[in-house]
Amino acid sequence: MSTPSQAEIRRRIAEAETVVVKVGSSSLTRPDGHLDAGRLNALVAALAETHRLGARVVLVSSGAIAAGFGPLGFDARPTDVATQQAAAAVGQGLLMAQYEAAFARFGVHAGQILITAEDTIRATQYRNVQRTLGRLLDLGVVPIVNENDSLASNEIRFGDNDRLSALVANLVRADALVLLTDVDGLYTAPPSEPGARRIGYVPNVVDALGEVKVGGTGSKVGTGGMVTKLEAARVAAVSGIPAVLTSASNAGPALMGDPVGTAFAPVKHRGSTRRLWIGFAADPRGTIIVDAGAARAVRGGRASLLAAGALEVRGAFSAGDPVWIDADDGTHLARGLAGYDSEEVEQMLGRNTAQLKRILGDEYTHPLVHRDNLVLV
Ligand SMILES: Nc1ncnc2c1ncn2[C@@H]1O[C@H](COP(=O)(O)OP(=O)(O)O)[C@@H](O)[C@H]1O
Ligand SMILES: N[C@@H](CCC(=O)OP(=O)(O)O)C(=O)O
Repeated sequence: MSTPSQAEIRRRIAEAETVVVKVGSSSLTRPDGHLDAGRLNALVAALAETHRLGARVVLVSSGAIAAGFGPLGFDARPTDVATQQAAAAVGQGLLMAQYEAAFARFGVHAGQILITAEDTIRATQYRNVQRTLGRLLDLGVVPIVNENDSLASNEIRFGDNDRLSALVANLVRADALVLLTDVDGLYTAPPSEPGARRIGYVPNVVDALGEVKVGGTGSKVGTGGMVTKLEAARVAAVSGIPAVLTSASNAGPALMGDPVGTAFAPVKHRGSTRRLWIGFAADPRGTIIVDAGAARAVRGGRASLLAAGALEVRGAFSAGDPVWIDADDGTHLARGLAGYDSEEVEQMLGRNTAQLKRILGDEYTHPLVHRDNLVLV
């Protein structure tokens, strides 16, 4: 794929028929844990204008925890998971109430979608989210997506909405991703460092990852900092989706294709959305180590992983969880969704289909990882 110019990328963003916009906690709330109505309303005005011009708009909004701790009487973002989950339960309602009121001024409905990684990794749930988002967009609604913080279990959660937004962009087959934060773009180093310069255009985010010095969050309410935003830009880029990263106050110009913030070019054409989800949505819970024959078959890209080629299982996982498929020298070959629980895989290792049928029964004759649920790394 030849490298497009920055002007071309900005034009694609301006002309996007479907756009996913992600906004961070620090752009919606004050440090004291209350919503900043002025900034929220300004963001909604920019989104409503894009909607008026005919685009399908999905908003991925953080801020549930940040908007919930102030009203609950805490003076800082709680650090323990249970209190964060409680704060999110309060804050998410407050956040949606503000969004609904703000969008109503433009005659637009907002619809809440709360996602957990656990739900959406399974094929049926994934399609369910995809269908609901599609229908909302068909109805002219602006879906407002967040992680279901109050219910998400700590081991398997997105944790930051940057990565979630890139996956949602993929899910709705967006034409552009806009990441809004509290800094006006990607800098060569954390902006507090002397000499840090804003980068206007990143033609290849994979190359840029090695050249930029990134730090964690600069605010008391944000989570991932620039690391997770670059990861989101990378996921978008490998999904064929151009992205722009800028401050929330630049939302309008960014959506219009003005040269604000940092634009990222896609590095690939669009691929299968569900496979990408398997590849990025959740961290693997365990590993299946395979022999050389199975490694060759998996690398070939069209084979399922059969028990006969599996040597060892590590970690504890359930059927449907993401797992690594590793060669016996430890190199990662693929990620996939396990067809069986780890204890079951243990019993199945090295056995061919006839043996599995005879020893364990018919229900153990399926692949450990089906090829539709497997993505090479
Ligand atoms: N190279 C960099 N360029 C720009 N910002 C950076 C960089 N490294 C670290 N940062 C920090 O990342 C912060 C944005 O991340 P975060 O606070 O998680 O925002 P949000 O709440 O919007 O997700 C910025 O305020 C900035 O301090
Ligand atoms: N889902 C969490 C936000 C997690 C998150 O990514 O926050 P941020 O770094 O501000 O985008 C919430 O709504 O509080």
